[in-house]
Amino acid sequence: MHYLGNPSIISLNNIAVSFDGEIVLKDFNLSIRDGEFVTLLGPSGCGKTTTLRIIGGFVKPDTGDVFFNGKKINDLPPHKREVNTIFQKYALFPHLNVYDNVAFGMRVHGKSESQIKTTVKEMLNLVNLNGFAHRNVNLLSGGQQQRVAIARALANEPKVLLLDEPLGALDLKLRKDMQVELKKIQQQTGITFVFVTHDQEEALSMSDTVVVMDKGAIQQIGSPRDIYNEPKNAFVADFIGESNILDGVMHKDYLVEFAGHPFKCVDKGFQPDEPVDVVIRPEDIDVVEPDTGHLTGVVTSVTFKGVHYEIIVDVRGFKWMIQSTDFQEVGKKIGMLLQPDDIHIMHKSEYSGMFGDYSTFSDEMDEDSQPLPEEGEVENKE
Ligand SMILES: Nc1ncnc2c1ncn2[C@@H]1O[C@H](COP(=O)(O)OP(=O)(O)OP(=O)(O)O)[C@@H](O)[C@H]1O
Repeated sequence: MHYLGNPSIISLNNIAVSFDGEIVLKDFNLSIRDGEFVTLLGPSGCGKTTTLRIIGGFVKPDTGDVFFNGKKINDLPPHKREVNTIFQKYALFPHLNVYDNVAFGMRVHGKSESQIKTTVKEMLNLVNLNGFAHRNVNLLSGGQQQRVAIARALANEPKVLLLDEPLGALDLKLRKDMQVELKKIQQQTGITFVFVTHDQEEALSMSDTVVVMDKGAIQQIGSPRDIYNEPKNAFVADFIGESNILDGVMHKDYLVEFAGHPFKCVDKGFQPDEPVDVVIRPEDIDVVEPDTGHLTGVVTSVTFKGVHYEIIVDVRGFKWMIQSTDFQEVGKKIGMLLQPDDIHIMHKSEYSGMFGDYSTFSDEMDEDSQPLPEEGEVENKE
């Protein structure tokens, strides 16, 4: 966490942008530290590229300010910003070889040929393309072309690198390799990376900080771990990883009711009997013998996913998803056990109830529902 004590290099303060009367960004506040790897993550059209273009100086916000190292740069043209962009399409110069592509920016800036030679060598080394200097870029693979684009951008010594879905055109295996390499390059150079993707796995595996966006607004900013473990609302919970999202009622601190049962949880600070969204990750549910856990249901489907099975369990009409390394037969009755710290409680938001049929169990409690216990009575089984 090298960047944590560093000052902010970019701040976007109260940014709003509309195109043709349509709001694209609103109430947008983001502070990025020098040396941080920040990822803007969200569905198509949520405003990620527009945010990059504001930082790069290609879009002028309707309201709000952009700061670079504490200085307001609203009116600074793109070429005067110490920022470089890498796009999904590498945009290399097809008539130039690898060396001349990487050297291009330095030549424009009037660097000496000996200086250029040293830097090109250094950059090709950094992106693992030693020995490729004199190759024609058209003869390189997609992954190699993207490495050249990265080397070319870094050769200009930007303070900040903006990466707009740079791995989007690569196949899955190459994409995974490049994720590791890009992260390594960022750590070696210490350059601030602002990375755009709609792939949540990519965001979680590469970033120091993830900014989850939807409909032009930031839904949550946090470390990958925080975003995954403590999603702020149902949108984030649904967008990041798989989730079971249920309606619940937070009766008091550390006591929530959902699926017709009271559960101990680790959350507090809600209003008494506040309606909440309850999020439970599929991998956090323990499978136990029927009628020995908190809930019992029937397995309706099992899908092999490589490292685990994805198991759908019907509990009185609600389809739970469980991820487990143990196979279960379709039609079998199984029990489910939930630990207090695997139950994540969040305030209701505009996203509540939008993802699937997560109807309240409390409304349809049946004979095996437990009554709400007295103080100290709730015990999530260990
Ligand atoms: N120059 C423009 N003129 C008009 N509308 C625009 C312009 N640029 C972006 N938009 C609109 O703004 C919205 C946000 O676009 P943006 O490219 O920032 O989203 P995104 O999150 O990067 O999406 P994607 O992942 O598909 O690239 C979209 O509805 C897009 O059509």
